[in-house]
Order: sequence, then C-alpha cells, then structure tokens
Amino acid sequence: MSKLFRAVIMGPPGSGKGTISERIAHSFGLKHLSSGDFVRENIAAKTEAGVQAKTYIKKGLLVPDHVMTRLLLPRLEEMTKYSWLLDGFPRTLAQAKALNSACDLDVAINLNIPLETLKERLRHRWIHPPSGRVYNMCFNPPRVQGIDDITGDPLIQQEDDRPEALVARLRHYKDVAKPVTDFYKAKGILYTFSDTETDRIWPNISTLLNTKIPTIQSDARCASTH
Ligand SMILES: Nc1nc2c(ncn2[C@H]2C[C@H](O)[C@@H](COP(=O)(O)OP(=O)(O)OP(=O)(O)O)O2)c(=O)[nH]1
Ligand SMILES: Nc1ncnc2c1ncn2[C@@H]1O[C@H](COP(=O)(O)OP(=O)(O)O)[C@@H](O)[C@H]1O
Repeated sequence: MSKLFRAVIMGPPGSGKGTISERIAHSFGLKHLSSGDFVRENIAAKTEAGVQAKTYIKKGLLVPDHVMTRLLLPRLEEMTKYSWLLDGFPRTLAQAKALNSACDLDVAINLNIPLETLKERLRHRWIHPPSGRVYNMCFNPPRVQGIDDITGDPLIQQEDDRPEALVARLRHYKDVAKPVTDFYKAKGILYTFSDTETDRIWPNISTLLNTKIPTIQSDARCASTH
C-alpha cells in the first residue's frame, strides 16, 4: 500500500515552528503547509470561510474550529499525493480530532521552549505581513534593517508580540495545547523537543525524521510500480 509521510508541528508562539518547518521542507522535500498561509489565501480570495475568518482575525482572535477545519481539510485533500508537514494546525483538540478523521499522521513534533526564551525572541521579531516572512534582528536579520529582503517593503512588529500580550497568549496556548499533545501521546506519535535554541533542536529532529521518512517513502516507491 502506498504510504506517504504526514507530520504536524506544534509549539507556542515564537517556538520556532516556522523556522524549523522551512528546514524540514528543505531537507526532506516535504510540503510545508502553514495554517496561517491558508487563512491569508482564503481571505485574499474572499472564499466564504475566508470572509468568516477575517472577522475574527481583525479582532485578534483565533478562527473558530468549524471555520478552520472547513478551510483546511479541502486543501489537505488536494495534497493526497504528497508528503507534508502541517504547521499551525491543529491548535485545539477539536481540530486534532477533525484532522484525525481525515488522515493518519506519522509524527507530531512538539516544541517545548522556556517562557523567558520566547519573550526574548518575540521582542526581536519583525514581520512582512503581506508574505508572512518572519525576521529576527539577532537570529535571522533582514539584509537592510527594517526592510523586507524580497520586496523592499517596510517590516512591522506585531502588537501581540509585546511582552504583556505575550504572557496571556502563552498561558492560553498551554491550556488549549495540552489536550492535543495528550491526544498524540496516546497515539504514540508525539515527539517533544526541549531547548532554548533552534540550532540545537534541529539535529535531533533531523535524526528522528531520518529514521521515519526513508522507510515510508520506500513503501511508496514499491506501491507506485504497480
Ligand atoms: N535567538 C533565536 N531566535 C530564534 C531561534 N529560532 C527561531 N528564532 C526566531 C525567529 C523568529 O523571529 C522568532 C520566532 O520563530 P518562528 O516565527 O519560526 O516561530 P513560530 O512559527 O513558532 O511562531 P508563531 O507561531 O508564528 O508566533 O524567533 C533561535 O534558536 N534563537
Ligand atoms: N489552527 C488554527 N486555529 C485557529 N485560528 C488559526 C489557526 N491557524 C491560524 N489561525 C488564525 O490565523 C492567524 C494567522 O496564523 P499564523 O500565521 O499561524 O500566525 P500567528 O503567529 O499570529 O498565530 C492566527 O492569528 C489565527 O487567527
């Protein structure tokens, strides 16, 4: 039977999901699917779910589960031929259950980063909102300070990356994420990585995926010869 590789990556805001997802996509040839990008695409295309999502995002809220799953699951159906890594979804147990009924995951990567580290990182985070590109003035600065490398547009700092807002976001994250990590732990696919530096976490994730991906893709190759 053909078997592709399917993973999710979870972690609090600023834990490095975006950064690590890019490295995984690049090193292992998986498609990096970001829920935030899907939301932005749907808003730009003015789909029904996109119009609904926009009303929540404008207020700085998470998109409700039923809107999010309606927006995301059809996109995953378009990906049945590909191995992928999903970043930013699921964020709640309801989303994890919806995803579970749509596909079988191989691995759930969970990033566990100390609060002080997250606060420090997000203080230095600058973003290019139209593309979602993220910079860090210490870790991966833009070529010209305050300017997006690709478009030359000015970069901005997000309101909710301010320290006071961040503590509330992180507390909320913990409450909502715990049932999701418990769900994946019970399935035996949860892999938690704890450190203060992405560069120290990355080799461990790479080792894990090296053990998981070759076997799965060789299955897929056998299947494709029939
Ligand atoms: N100093 C330092 N900064 C890092 C490290 N890894 C990532 N960063 C930076 C890049 C960004 O400015 C910020 C957050 O990283 P990401 O945007 O990759 O995180 P994530 O996608 O989890 O955040 P989000 O859910 O979008 O808020 O921290 C690291 O090991 N050290
Ligand atoms: N799984 C999800 N559940 C609910 N809302 C989501 C989800 N993924 C993305 N969103 C919405 O889209 C916005 C942008 O997502 P993302 O790019 O991941 O950025 P952020 O770092 O702000 O979470 C989020 O702030 C949230 O409102």
